[in-house]
Amino acid sequence: MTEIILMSDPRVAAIELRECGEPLVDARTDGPALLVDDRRAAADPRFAHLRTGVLERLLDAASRLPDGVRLALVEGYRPPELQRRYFGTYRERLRAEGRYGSEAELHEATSRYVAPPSVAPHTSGAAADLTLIGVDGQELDLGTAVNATPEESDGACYTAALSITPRARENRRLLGDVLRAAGMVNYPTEWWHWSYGDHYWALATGAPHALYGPREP
Ligand SMILES: C[C@@H](N)C(=O)N[C@H](C)C(=O)O
Ligand SMILES: [Zn+2]
Repeated sequence: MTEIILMSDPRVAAIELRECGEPLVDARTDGPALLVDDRRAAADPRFAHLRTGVLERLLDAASRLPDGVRLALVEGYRPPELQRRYFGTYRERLRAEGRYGSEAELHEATSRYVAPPSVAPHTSGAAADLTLIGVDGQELDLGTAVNATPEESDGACYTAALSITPRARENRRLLGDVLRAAGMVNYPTEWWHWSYGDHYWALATGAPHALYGPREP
């Protein structure tokens, strides 16, 4: 099994950032429409914003899907303040459950599900949480709900989890094939989380630096 590098790994933070200045665009209105699922709309009105290079890659990935299957964006841009809140809330939930001993262990465990704010790809418009939609307009079976935690899914949210059905594994394989072909990188603890141009992407691909840094709303 290949090593899973967590977002809290010092190698992620050590990646140099050279902000390229590409704008954030709204996937609902800019360029050819990408299917957008609005379940995260209440969390922040800019949830469908992405860097142009990320939107282009998602449209490329969507074009590679077989007829009748569509790619849907669940969440793109997330303001830094919201990321800090998500990280702190989830860390305190784990702390209250008493699962982890030291602060370092708690920080690492938190980063399985929420990125530390200093390297968080959603805050730069580099990450997209995605799912697949079938001909009937319903989500395909991908093994867990989008945003299922490692604790509540007993690890089934990990992209390579073997505890899910063969059909769900096949759907994850399809999602991964089209996104990787378009140049996106997965966070292996979350089958739905893909990115391009961020610290994690640069480490995973060997790119010399990250392209996109955090954006304030
Ligand atoms: C909170 C979860 N949906 C998520 O976005 N996790 C990734 C790792 C992140 O915070 O970037
Ligand atoms: Zn994500």
